[in-house]
Amino acid sequence: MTHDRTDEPENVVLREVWRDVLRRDPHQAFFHADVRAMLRSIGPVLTEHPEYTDVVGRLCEPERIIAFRVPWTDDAGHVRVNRGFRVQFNSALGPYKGGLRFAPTVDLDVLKFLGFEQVFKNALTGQDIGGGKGGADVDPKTLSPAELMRFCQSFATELASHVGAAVDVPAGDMGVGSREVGWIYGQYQRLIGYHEPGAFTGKPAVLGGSALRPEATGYGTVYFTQRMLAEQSRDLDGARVIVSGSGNVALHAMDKVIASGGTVVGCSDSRGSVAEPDGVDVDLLREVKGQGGSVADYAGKRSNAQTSEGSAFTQECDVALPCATQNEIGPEVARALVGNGCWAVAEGANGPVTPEAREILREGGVAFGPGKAANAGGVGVSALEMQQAAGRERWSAEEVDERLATIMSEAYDRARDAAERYHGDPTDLENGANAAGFLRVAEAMTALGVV
Ligand SMILES: NC(=O)C1=CN([C@@H]2O[C@H](COP(=O)(O)OP(=O)(O)OC[C@H]3O[C@@H](n4cnc5c(N)ncnc54)[C@H](O)[C@@H]3O)[C@@H](O)[C@H]2O)C=CC1
Ligand SMILES: O=C(O)CCC(=O)C(=O)O
Repeated sequence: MTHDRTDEPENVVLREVWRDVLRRDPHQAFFHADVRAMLRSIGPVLTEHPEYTDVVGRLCEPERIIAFRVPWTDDAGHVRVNRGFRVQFNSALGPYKGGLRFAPTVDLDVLKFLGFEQVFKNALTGQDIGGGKGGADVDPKTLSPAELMRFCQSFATELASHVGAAVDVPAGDMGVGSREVGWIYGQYQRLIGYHEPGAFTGKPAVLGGSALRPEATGYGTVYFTQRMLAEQSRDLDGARVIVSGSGNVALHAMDKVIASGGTVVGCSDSRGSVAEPDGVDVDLLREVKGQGGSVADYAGKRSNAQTSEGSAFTQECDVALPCATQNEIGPEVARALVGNGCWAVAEGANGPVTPEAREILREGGVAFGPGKAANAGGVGVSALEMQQAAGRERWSAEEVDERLATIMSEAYDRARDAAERYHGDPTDLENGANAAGFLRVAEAMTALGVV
């Protein structure tokens, strides 16, 4: 994406920050788009709080970027090498916190974008956690379980000296589930020589993983969506919902949609999408995906499911929950959603709706839940896992679910209140989430002095 001069912030300081960001890393389009959206949202906040102006430049520069070689041996005995990263973006509110992504598309641009999102998302949860993100440019789907364990161990060997319960607490993200977190944690524990369960979250339950952490992002996205729909005097009961992706976030969002009376009429994976107006059988989809199959393999077992290579979001729906990856909804798909009468879009994934598409949804009157608020349930429950580790406690699924619902409701309130206060429109949750997240981080950074 290129940016012309008309795209520059009016505020002189913000304009200088923006130019610095473009100059320092001219090729980081994902990061640029996210910074630009944040700078657009915080102009009115700085009018009320000029004392926070000087934190903006520091906020856009990660505190630390760690890049490292990940050597490992494949099953045929060949030595392979990947690149690993941890972007420790901001620790003003607490230890860096954020997931690890294993995907071929991982690079510094993607991780800086995700780390920047994480800083404000984590602030919106109301918990005392900073923001970071990491990962490696590996496609875990092409590795055998034995290869993936060796990969995780090699990755953890380098990561180990940079993380810890009070320093940086990674979790899973795309391509990294509780199994991989367990392997990374296992190698970490071996290296440090003692138990420190608070150093990673999203661990398997037997290692101290919180109840409901796997479900939390998907469930939380649905709780957030319910608040958005309530503003329109609507709810999920009877609603037709498309959920893209069929991984951790998507499958749990589907479960919660169905439990709320909605019908999941479409899903997808990286290989294609499925339309099924009678309703996706999520248990069957989970089983097929668990065996390494695709959504097309799932559709082959159903009588009324149509497959396509295009987007899942071009058929009729009331609610769209993009839960796969960044940039899955561009202008064309956004126009299809508006044209099909969609009421609301909430981002279960990070950055699935492009800036141009967000504008089209806004003009089309479609309610929009930005990822940094709508998918904050995962990291919210990760912070609960940190609390459980620190107190050597185990909370029940019911207790965690109640706290998750509160976290999502409070994140919604923070975004809505800031939207109303700084942008004069309580439904402008994108600007509201950015403004509310910024305020909390800026207050902490100011209190810490220039560090
Ligand atoms: N796991 C978590 O707790 C959290 C995840 N997220 C975000 O949610 C999204 C999904 O993450 P997970 O479910 O954990 O990952 P996952 O690896 O479990 O699943 C990702 C799914 O997306 C599909 N996919 C990938 N590229 C696609 C494309 N271009 N079109 C359609 N489908 C595609 C994959 O086939 C897979 O089904 C990511 O953006 C992640 O950053 C956000 C907050 C927390
Ligand atoms: O649970 C966490 O620490 C991080 C979750 C995550 O990666 C995200 O919110 O995007």
